Amino acid sequence: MMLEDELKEAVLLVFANKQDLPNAMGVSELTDKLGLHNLRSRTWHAQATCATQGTGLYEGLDWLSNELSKR
Ligand SMILES: Nc1nc2c(ncn2[C@@H]2O[C@H](COP(=O)(O)OP(=O)(O)OP(=O)(O)O)[C@@H](O)[C@H]2O)c(=O)[nH]1
Repeated sequence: MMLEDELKEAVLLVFANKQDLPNAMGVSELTDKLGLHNLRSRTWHAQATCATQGTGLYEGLDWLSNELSKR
């Protein structure tokens, strides 16, 4: 979907959530499974988070805010 021409200006933020749980998929595995490295002409970021503790949420949103402010 991100390769659609209509989304060429879009930025993608992926939260790899539930990192406090032992079986949670890590960022690198999630990145591989989603094929994010294949999105060469797109801007994306995968962020480890734990929503229940708030960990990583601001880091991800800061990245998004910075990217959007460049446009
Ligand atoms: N341990 C843990 N639980 C979480 C985390 N984030 C959400 N949850 C819990 O996961 C459950 C489902 O949360 P929802 O907000 O309903 O998310 P959902 O996308 O509808 O469902 P899931 O796909 O199961 O996450 C709730 O009990 C949340 O408290 C997290 O980072 N760690």
